[in-house]
Amino acid sequence: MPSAVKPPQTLYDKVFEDHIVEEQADSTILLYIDRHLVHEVTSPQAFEGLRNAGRKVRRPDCTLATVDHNIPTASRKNLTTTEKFIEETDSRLQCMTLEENVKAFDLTYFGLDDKRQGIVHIIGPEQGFTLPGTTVVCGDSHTSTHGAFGALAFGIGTSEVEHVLATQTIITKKSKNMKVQVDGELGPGVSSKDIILHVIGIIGTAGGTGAVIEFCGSAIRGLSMEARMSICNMSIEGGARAGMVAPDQITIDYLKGRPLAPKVDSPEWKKACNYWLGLKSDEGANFDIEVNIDAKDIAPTVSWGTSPQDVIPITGVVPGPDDFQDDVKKDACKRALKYMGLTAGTPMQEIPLDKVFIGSCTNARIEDLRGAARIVQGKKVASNIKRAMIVPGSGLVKRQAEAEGLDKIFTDAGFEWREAGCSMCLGMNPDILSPGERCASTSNRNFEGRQGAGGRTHLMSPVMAAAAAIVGNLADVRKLAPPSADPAKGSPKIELDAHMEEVGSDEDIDKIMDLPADSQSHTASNSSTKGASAGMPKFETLRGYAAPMDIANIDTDAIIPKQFLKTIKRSGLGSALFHAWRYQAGSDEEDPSFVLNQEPYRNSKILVCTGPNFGCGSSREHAPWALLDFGIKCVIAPSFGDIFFNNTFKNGMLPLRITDTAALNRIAEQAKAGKEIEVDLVNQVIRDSEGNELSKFDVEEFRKHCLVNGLDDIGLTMSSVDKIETHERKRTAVWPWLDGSGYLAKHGRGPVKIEAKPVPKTNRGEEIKEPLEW
Ligand SMILES: CC(C)[C@H](C(=O)O)[C@@H](O)C(=O)O
Ligand code: SF4
Repeated sequence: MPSAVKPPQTLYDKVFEDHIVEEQADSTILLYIDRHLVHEVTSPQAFEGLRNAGRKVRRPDCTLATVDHNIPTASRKNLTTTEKFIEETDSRLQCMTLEENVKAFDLTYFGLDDKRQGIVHIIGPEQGFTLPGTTVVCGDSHTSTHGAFGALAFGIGTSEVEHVLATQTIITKKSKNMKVQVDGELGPGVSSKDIILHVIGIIGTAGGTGAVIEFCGSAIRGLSMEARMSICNMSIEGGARAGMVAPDQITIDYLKGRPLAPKVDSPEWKKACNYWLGLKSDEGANFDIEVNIDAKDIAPTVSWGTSPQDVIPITGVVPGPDDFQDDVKKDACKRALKYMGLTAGTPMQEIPLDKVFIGSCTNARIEDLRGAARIVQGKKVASNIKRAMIVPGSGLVKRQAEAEGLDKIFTDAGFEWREAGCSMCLGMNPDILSPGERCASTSNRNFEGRQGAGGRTHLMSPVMAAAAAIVGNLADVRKLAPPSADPAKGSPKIELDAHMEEVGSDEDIDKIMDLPADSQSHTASNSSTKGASAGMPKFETLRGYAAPMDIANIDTDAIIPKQFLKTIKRSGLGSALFHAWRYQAGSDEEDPSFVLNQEPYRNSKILVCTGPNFGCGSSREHAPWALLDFGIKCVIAPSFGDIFFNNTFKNGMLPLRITDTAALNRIAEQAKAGKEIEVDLVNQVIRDSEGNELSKFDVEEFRKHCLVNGLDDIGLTMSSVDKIETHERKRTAVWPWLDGSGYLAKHGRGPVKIEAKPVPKTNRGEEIKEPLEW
């Protein structure tokens, strides 16, 4: 019996719907997570939480861990143990803590001695761990990378890492649908990195806030998977929760033969391909925001300032404050020029460089290295360049490049050929810029101090960075080399039927939902009781001094710089809060001009920021931990980075979006006058010290309920464990390739399978063709 006709859906709508475990009346969703990537920086506190609560990892078979941020990229020829190899104490402790945790919780781990080790966002796709139509999370903002496969992939904070480890779910809300359509042919020397830098230049770093971006159009369809990953990787820099590209033949060809993808000849493969190809947005699906870009308008692009939106074609000149309309942007420009040591009007190609970094989860894949090698072949790095580094994204990328002789091309030209890791993308390891040094970088963030305190970053594509290394200045790659074909284009096609037929009745779904609870379960049983909650301090009313700040786009690197992320604890970070702004450069002496060093703001409980996009950038939960440790429990701003916004709630804090400029200014005036204000969450109102209303505010019902009652999410989710089990049984029936048999086989435990009746219908009521023999 055919069911009611559904309105057209987007790719995001479909993937989201297929992962709903439970929906509350206020639209809060418990979403199932298929794939969880773990690294050393954002996991120690999560494992500690599990241990303290006596919980286990629910799906070790769907969890994959590696070390990437902290590790040195020096030669591993003499590697014996992590303990002996990593010299820096805190980095060593963090990596060793992960090694202990993966052993204790029995997780698959690619350590330093494993050729598959690399940056999380490179190894997931490389292994076929990342699959189309899945939900993928990691305690890392660039998890958006995996959206290139048509996965819903997003960064989470450490509390959410713990939540996923314990429950394999996340509590979330549906985001808006945004479409960025790029049509036409890319010009010579223009690559996917230029596309995404150009897009962020147009939409701004808050342009995608609250939305999931689908990248589409002929220019995107023509890109290889690796190029699509570079684009989705930086959707977080455009403020989006995630970026996605609909799976197509290029996706399928990329996945063939990957160790953890379904085997190409298996019955699961064709079934999976049909499901994947059916995920593309339906004709007429509704997008809340649409941006259209003509590929011919995109030039080789570089950043000039300290935000990824500060971009310009390489043929341009450094902009000045007069080029911007509003005061916030004029101020941001002045501040950026000062930090970057640049003068408005200087031609970009006349800016000399000190260092060149080709690496990071944006651009350290084999095609990136091939592209850069084409430019440097037979040439030499300019004499003014103190250091030029190539850091492959994984051990496998490194081997592949060596097999193709790329390492030789780079070293002959004067580049260093390093081991895989995050390296100088954020400088948590020894690869950093010295104060004042200027770097051409293929990474994704040019925030103040990102690659080292006082360091100056210019973002660009691998071929542009290669050109810059040869010229010694920011350079236009088109002057150095003729355009050449995309190295990944032209893969053979296979015939697949993308058609999804709707057959069967609603009872079929009911049958699945009614499967006996004693169906053989593969999950690690959790020892804690249902509904057990560690609890959080309650938040009802908060009264205190509010520190005023009027800077736009305060990123989490500024809230807490990388050197303080090497902790395995949540506490004691208050002294590191806003470190680069709070202390004089290179010393422990306070800068008296910084607001938190002034009375009465040393005792602030609230922060009022009149600039937009507070907490953008990295997923580090260390940012709310540092604020909390300082004493700040509430941040008021016109808009927030999504992950930071989430992370604050998980720590019993209240971020308040006040979009009414007049109201925000009223609050800021009280803050500037050094008067206390009162935030009354129960009645959703902000008052001055006399009790007069300054503004009302909105807050999601579920979040308010948790804060006012001091409830922690994991405890709440544990009480829905039966619904999670039901979803897992259905998942095995409908998407059998998602149970991570590959990993357990590695552990010598054989494949993971849940007994479930063969009723292969998605949450959307759709049957996937090519049913299996069960
Ligand atoms: C350390 C980690 C939390 C962080 C992120 O979330 O992005 C890092 O990868 C970064 O790029 O800043
Ligand atoms: S952005 Fe840089 S630091 Fe963050 S995961 Fe990617 S490579 Fe690592």
